[in-house]
Order: sequence, then structure tokens, then C-alpha cells
Amino acid sequence: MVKAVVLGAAGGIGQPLALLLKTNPRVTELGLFDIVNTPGVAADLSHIATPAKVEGYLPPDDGLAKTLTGADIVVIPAGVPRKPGVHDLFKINAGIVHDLAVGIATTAPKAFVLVISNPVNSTVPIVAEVFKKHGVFNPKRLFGVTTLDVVRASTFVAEIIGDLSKSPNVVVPVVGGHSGVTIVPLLSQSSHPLPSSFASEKLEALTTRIQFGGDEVVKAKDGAGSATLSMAYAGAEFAAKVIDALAGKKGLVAPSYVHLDADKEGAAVLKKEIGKELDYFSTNVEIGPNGVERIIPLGKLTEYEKGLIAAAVPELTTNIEKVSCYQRPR
Ligand SMILES: NC(=O)C1=CN([C@@H]2O[C@H](COP(=O)(O)OP(=O)(O)OC[C@H]3O[C@@H](n4cnc5c(N)ncnc54)[C@H](O)[C@@H]3O)[C@@H](O)[C@H]2O)C=CC1
Ligand SMILES: O=C([O-])CC(=O)C(=O)O
Repeated sequence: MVKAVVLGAAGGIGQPLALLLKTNPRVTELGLFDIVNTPGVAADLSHIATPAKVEGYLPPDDGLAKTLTGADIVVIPAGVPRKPGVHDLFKINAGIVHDLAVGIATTAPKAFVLVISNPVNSTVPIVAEVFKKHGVFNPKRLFGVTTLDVVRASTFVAEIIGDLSKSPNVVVPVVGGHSGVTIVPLLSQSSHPLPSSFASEKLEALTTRIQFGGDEVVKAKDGAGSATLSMAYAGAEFAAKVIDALAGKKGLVAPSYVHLDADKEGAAVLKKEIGKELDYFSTNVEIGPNGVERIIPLGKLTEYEKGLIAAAVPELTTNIEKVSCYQRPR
């Protein structure tokens, strides 16, 4: 019995993500919340012949609390995406995520929380700060969703190998954070090695393509927003792992942007590898019924990858520190 909730469920990511969660056989209740259209989305999904009972709420009459009651896992794709006229996602989305986090802290403080809303490097710390204020922060249960970077890396590597049918099995750890240079694909650790003829400039081009994969979609959508369908796929894939872990499945490992107190022993090794006392970092984590069981250090890196980590750390530091002076505008 799993209740999954999507906050921002009527949006470009929210709708296909809710669809994919409705098809997850372990989900028995699906709660949908948005400031618009959730009753319609819920009615539509409720006709699909899968176990989940679907309910959709809007803000009036305690809609957020009703949606969150009994939630085991809450996925947050609420907020604005990159589009013309939107210059600072943090400015708008920090407030949205802050208020939703207050709702979770009050109504579902033990739920696993998966943050998709950008900028993930800063919205995850926003949620953590709200939870700390409410005395309910458990770093093992808070996840920034960086799975789209992993999905892109799998696809692009399979394209280079020349066999897209392999893409679901290609595993590339992508670490750091979720924006530009903070996205660090560890291609030397790919389950499917790149051809030995792969020149260093091609490796740099592939790395840049993974780091700025979001730009390709923003450009192609030409003013209509950013990645939604691939993000819904990635979000559902990561949520399915968390749901499987809740159900007792073992050995589930995936990269996620987490607070490093989630596993202090693993984090101590990781912090040595990255050379900085950061509070948050995306790395492979083992997920179990209580959330993050283990933070898995980066392991052997090439000189090129060490350089990418060194470039990611200052940007990540800025993204995280930004939150310490954040005040929710009234
Ligand atoms: N983590 C990642 O890898 C990725 C993150 N994103 C981010 O995901 C977010 C959502 O993107 P899209 O779905 O394309 O945007 P969208 O604009 O299509 O949908 C966002 C939804 O959030 C809702 N919303 C706004 N304020 C809300 C509130 N206070 N409570 C509940 N719902 C609220 C809107 O009504 C809308 O339905 C953006 O911040 C985007 O940058 C996008 C792609 C990848
Ligand atoms: O690029 C964006 O704005 C959306 C995003 O996070 C991605 O596609 O990875």
C-alpha cells in the first residue's frame, strides 16, 4: 500500500509523471495537487484500470493538506520552467517550494520527498531549512531528482556505441548537482565503455552535451518551456526506485542530490574526494526502507573528471549558500 503525491500535478511534467505513477502497480493511492486543473487531471487518470485510487485537489478548503494526508512519497514538479521572460527561477520557485514544504512538514512529515523544481541545487536546501524549522528534518528522506542527467547520459552513450537498444542498460554515474557545470558525468565509470578510438575532444563534447542537455530541449521548444516528457520519465523511474525500496527491495542504487548528513561515514570519504565541506552533493546513494542507507563515494576518477569536480564545487557552494539568506517574501 503506497500513497504517492504529485505537487504541481497539472503541469508539463506533473501530468505525464502522474500518468506514469498511475501505472506503477505498487501505488494504491495517488494524490494530485496544483493551483489549477487537478480535478480534471484526476478524473481523467482515474479511468485507467490500475490499482491506484486518484484524487485531485486545488488550494481552497485545505486542498494541500487533503492531498498530503497519508502520503508515503511526495514528488514536487511545481513551479516555473525556463521560458521567455523568466530570468530567475530561484526567485519564483523558492517561494513555491517553501510553501509546499511547510504543507509537507505539517501534514506528512515522514514522507519521502523528491524535489524536481529548479534550481534543484537550491530548492532542496530550501525544503531542508523548512523541515529544520518545523523540527522534522530527516536527511535520509529528502532527494533532489537528478535522474534526467543520468537518463541523458545513458541515451547519448548508447548513441555513440551505435545501439540505442542498449540505452536502458547503460549506467553512467552523474554526480555534483543539477545545472550546467555542476553536472559531472563520470564517463570513465560507464557500464558500457566508450570506444578506445574516442578522442579527448569528443569526450569533452559529450560531457558538455550531458551538462547542457536541458538547453537542447529549451531551444527546440522555442519558447514553450523546458524538458517535460523526459523529465516525467526520469522522475517516475527514480520514484519507482524509492517505492520499491519502501516495499523492502534491496540493493537499489541511483544518483541523487542529498544532504550529506544522510550518511556521515560515506559523506566523510566523499568530502575528501571533492576537497570541500559541502552540505549537499549528488552522488550514487543506496536507498532502503528508511531512505538513504549509504552515500557512495565517487571512486576512481580520471584527471579530466577531477577537473570537472573542481569546477562544479564553487558553483554548488554559491547555490547552497544562497539559501542561508533566503527570506520568504510576504
Ligand atoms: N530536476 C530536473 O531535472 C528538471 C526540473 N525541471 C523543473 O520542473 C519545474 C516544472 O516544470 P514544468 O512542469 O515544465 O512547468 P509547468 O509550468 O508546465 O508546470 C508547473 C506546474 O506547477 C504549478 N504550480 C505553480 N505554483 C504552484 C503552487 N504553489 N502549488 C502547486 N502547484 C503550483 C503550475 O500551476 C503548473 O501546473 C520547473 O521548475 C522546471 O525548471 C524541469 C525539467 C528537469
Ligand atoms: O534545463 C532546464 O531548464 C530544465 C532542466 O532542468 C533540464 O532539462 O535538465
